[in-house]
Amino acid sequence: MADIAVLGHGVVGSGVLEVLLTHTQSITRRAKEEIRVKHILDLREFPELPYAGSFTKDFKVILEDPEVTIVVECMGGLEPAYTFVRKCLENGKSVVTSNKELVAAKGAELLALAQKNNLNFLFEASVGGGIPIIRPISQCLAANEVGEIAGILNGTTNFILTKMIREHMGFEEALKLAQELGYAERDPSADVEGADACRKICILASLAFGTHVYPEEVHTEGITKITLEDVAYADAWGGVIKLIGQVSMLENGHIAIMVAPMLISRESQLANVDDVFNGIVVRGDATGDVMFYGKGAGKLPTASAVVADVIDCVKHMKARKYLFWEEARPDYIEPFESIKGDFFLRIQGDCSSDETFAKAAEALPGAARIVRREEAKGEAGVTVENISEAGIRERLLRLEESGVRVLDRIRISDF
Ligand SMILES: NC(=O)C1=CN([C@@H]2O[C@H](COP(=O)(O)OP(=O)(O)OC[C@H]3O[C@@H](n4cnc5c(N)ncnc54)[C@H](OP(=O)(O)O)[C@@H]3O)[C@@H](O)[C@H]2O)C=CC1
Ligand SMILES: N[C@@H](CC=O)C(=O)O
Repeated sequence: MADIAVLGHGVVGSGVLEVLLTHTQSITRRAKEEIRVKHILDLREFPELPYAGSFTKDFKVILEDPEVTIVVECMGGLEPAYTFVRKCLENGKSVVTSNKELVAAKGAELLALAQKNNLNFLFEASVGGGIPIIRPISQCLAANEVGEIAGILNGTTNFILTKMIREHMGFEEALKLAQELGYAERDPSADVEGADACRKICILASLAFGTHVYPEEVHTEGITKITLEDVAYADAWGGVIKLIGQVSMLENGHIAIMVAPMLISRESQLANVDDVFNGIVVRGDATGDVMFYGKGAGKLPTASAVVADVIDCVKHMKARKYLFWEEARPDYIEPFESIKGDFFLRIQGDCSSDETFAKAAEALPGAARIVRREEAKGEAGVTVENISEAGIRERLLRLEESGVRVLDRIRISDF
């Protein structure tokens, strides 16, 4: 019998209990041992539940119970999750977590602590909800040099964008629905402003390239400024707008990493990833592109990944699973200003659309026009290729001096 404890009985924590209770036989067979949830920590009480007697409000009960060998952290946030997880690892208990904020902020430290104490610290659910991605990168693709990763990493924003585009639903209404469905973070600004996707691309970058990447160092934009006009231009260009987290290893040994809404060509595998689904493309030198797709948020998909980690922990009670990366190092992240890319611009002048475009073509050599039927007066959609962030900023200042306003600027993904 393996005794475990669950910290947090919210969307994910209650899903973990549901999966363990509804799949008991098959899980026991796979873990080669019965898994019993001995304690559940939560601030609330749940008298109506059949396992109501397992709840506690005192973390010490769990920490000081020698029978509990695995602790599942599903509370979210940095504190007290970090303190509790550290204490568990210091006291001989392996930890499974779905908390990407914790892994992105403290992953290197907690992995080192787990290694020192010959314990496991697993976090499959922290990226992509129910999609297997941590294990595939660290194990199945281990023979590759991974060069790039790009993905739709946030279910809430993908759900919102899909609802806005397909059903013309307003932003606030779509967000409310995502919250009701249990997709959004407790503070949903982490979803819509890109912080959640940033934490996830940091975890993938740390895992794939072996060095911790802190979210604060990563250029991050959310979807709050995306308008239906941008969506219409993306459609005329031949694609869709998605919130993308991407990282690539450069020849100088730095990584180029960012989170931003991007235009994705309809030809791309990522273009058809809609709703709460996530899609992640990993570019390996031996495999080429490998695509991972599935539900990126929600109770049962996420619980599925958490419980799989618990089973792995039970099976490797006396052996560590190999997951590790080094602490961050200076000058590892390429300055955002020098990262080159292609851009879509929506611009407007106090003149005809043709004249507006002519001014853009002068300020931005190589600019191409997106032809769209219902263009507003004086407005034009333009694409520009292979220019650095610093370069485009400078040229757009010049364009604005000629009386043309830049309404929107969105990157174009090459995935
Ligand atoms: N929801 C999803 O689809 C996914 C979530 N995740 C991650 O999983 C984690 C949990 O998410 P989710 O289940 O949605 O969050 P919820 O807010 O639904 O659940 C968190 C639970 O933990 C409890 N809790 C918080 N702090 C404490 C504390 N100090 N002591 C005891 N209990 C506490 C909360 O109680 P109370 O409500 O009373 O405050 C709540 O019941 C987060 O890190 C999230 O980012 C990862 C993948 C997908
Ligand atoms: N809020 C997150 C939950 C899963 O990680 C999301 O919407 O993707």
